[in-house]
Amino acid sequence: MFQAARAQLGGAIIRSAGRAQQPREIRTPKSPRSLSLPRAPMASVDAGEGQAAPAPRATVSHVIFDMDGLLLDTEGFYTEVQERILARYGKVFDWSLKAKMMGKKAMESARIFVDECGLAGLLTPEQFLEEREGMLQELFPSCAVLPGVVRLIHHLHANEIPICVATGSHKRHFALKTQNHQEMFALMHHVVMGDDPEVKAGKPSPDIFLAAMRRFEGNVEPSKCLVFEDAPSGVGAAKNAGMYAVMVPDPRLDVSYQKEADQVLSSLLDFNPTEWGLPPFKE
Ligand SMILES: O=P(O)(O)OC[C@H](O)CO
Ligand SMILES: [Mg+2]
Repeated sequence: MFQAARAQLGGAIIRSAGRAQQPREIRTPKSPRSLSLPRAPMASVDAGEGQAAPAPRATVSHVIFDMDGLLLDTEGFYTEVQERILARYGKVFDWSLKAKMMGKKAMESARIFVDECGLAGLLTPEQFLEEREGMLQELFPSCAVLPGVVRLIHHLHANEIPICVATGSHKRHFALKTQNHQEMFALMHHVVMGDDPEVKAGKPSPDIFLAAMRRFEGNVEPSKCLVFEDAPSGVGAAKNAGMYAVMVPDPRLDVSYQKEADQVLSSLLDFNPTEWGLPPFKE
């Protein structure tokens, strides 16, 4: 099963290749398309007891999580189902197509599937969505939480860092995916989904992350928001919103898709909150 294959591959491929672990230069977030904002704060050196600590990459105050493929191991389900559908047309689903589809709203990714696979005239985007629906509905409730997620969410919540979810997934799928993880999602200040009226266009449009930011209490600026994403379109959306993006990509995704991310990790287990001016883990 695809999910098992991902678990086996884990972060080991990226680690052994040493590509995702290379230090990256931090970039000041771009100004969001719809807002004019001050530049992100410069990194500062925190000297305590005469000892200089490494300067954080940036100091953020709010955290936004993607869901599919970042918090929950659901991307394998989409891949498995799409592989099955495409096999009927004698074609193979590959990771360059996956990279284009992941993170998007359902209809947007359905259109990409039909166009990129040359299925126009054979399958409409609507038929594709209908066909995959039954299979996905059966698979979603069994999804697992990805490594490092529970520790990070509990840590941020315990330290009163406002956290939320911004997922391209729509309400019905969100309910199926989260039905066995309600305790964890209850720690989120709010959740913004792909079928929210404020989300006019899916990722890489900044709509969803700007809507997520506006729903926090107070006047939060994009440069104070850290986004966790697995998808190239999601990282693009975060950068288009003027936010910082930590990418946790599937190891099968080509490294060229990591270019826009401010930091790339093999797993959330490798995340160090102090690099982003957030409270350190206790253990
Ligand atoms: O990765 P998410 O949470 O934005 O979800 C997007 C789609 O539902 C799956 O790619
Ligand atoms: Mg995702």
